[in-house]
Amino acid sequence: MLQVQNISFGYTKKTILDHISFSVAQGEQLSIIGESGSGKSTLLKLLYGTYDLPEGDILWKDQPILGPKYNLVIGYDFMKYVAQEFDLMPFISVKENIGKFLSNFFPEEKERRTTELIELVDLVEFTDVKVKLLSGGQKQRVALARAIARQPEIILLDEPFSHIDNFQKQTLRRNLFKYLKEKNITCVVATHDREDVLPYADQMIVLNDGKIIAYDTPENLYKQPEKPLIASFFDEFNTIKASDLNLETTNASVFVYAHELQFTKEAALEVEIKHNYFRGHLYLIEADFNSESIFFYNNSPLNINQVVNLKLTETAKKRIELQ
Ligand SMILES: Nc1ncnc2c1ncn2[C@@H]1O[C@H](COP(=O)(O)OP(=O)(O)OP(=O)(O)O)[C@@H](O)[C@H]1O
Repeated sequence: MLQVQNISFGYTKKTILDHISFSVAQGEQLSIIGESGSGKSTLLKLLYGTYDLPEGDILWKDQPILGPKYNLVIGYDFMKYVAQEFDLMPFISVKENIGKFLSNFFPEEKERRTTELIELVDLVEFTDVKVKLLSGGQKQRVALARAIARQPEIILLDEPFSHIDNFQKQTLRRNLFKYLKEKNITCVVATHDREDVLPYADQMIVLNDGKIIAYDTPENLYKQPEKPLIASFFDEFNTIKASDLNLETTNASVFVYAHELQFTKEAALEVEIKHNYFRGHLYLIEADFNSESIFFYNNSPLNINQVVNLKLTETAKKRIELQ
């Protein structure tokens, strides 16, 4: 288990991380989300032992993770870290980069393992290409494959698919996360992408102003986002007064995802259509409600300035009244 106990850190006098604690069990995946600059990468670097900790402890199975003051070489054999800048060897091939840290004593095993990893990240046609000739997304794939080559006990991933196009991202993400689960590799992922989190993370933490403002399963946080920052990570959302929705809740206002509003003929939220945004399978509609924007989805565009009534779906009502 990874245990992070009350750690604080700043590059200068300014605190970047302020008394952070969490734990990740063996084989579990934890996602770290938060606005740009909230300290996600810094936290991953601390987990890796890149810096000395002025306060708090990080332990992997009772072994303290220590910084450069205590370690000549940063990092540990049981842990791999894929940073936003991947540190590859440009003048050797994809295959050589991935196999670099695999033992030469077992050439057949090395060959089998390298081939398996190249297939996992879908780079078969680039096997013998020098890394300097690859695109950013292809380099990111090599970095991911290299990180899991020697099967670490724990892997730290910083925006692991940021350079990979949508077309290939879904498959790679599924393959990689499935692989980590099968091999019981603990994984900590810093990300801006909800698709990395919702289907795969066992737990997630939300960083804001150096502190953890939420720590729970993605499902619980999705259903009960207590802050706009959390709701906005998951989807387009609205903040609406509970009284405007006739809701039985003690909260003065509630977060309603755009897909949770539907048309009604009854007197309800009366809104005036302002914009239609094509979103593929649906249109996101921006309307005006009491001089504020409100967002909902519809399967066709609506006439500008048309007035319609909206209400909550029954599922949304239940979700919100449980809060
Ligand atoms: N080496 C450094 N020296 C000084 N300040 C730094 C250093 N690295 C990061 N910072 C500062 O620390 C804060 C947190 O940065 P960090 O990169 O951890 O954020 P992040 O949440 O990962 O951001 P992003 O989502 O944009 O990658 C920022 O204010 C950043 O400017």
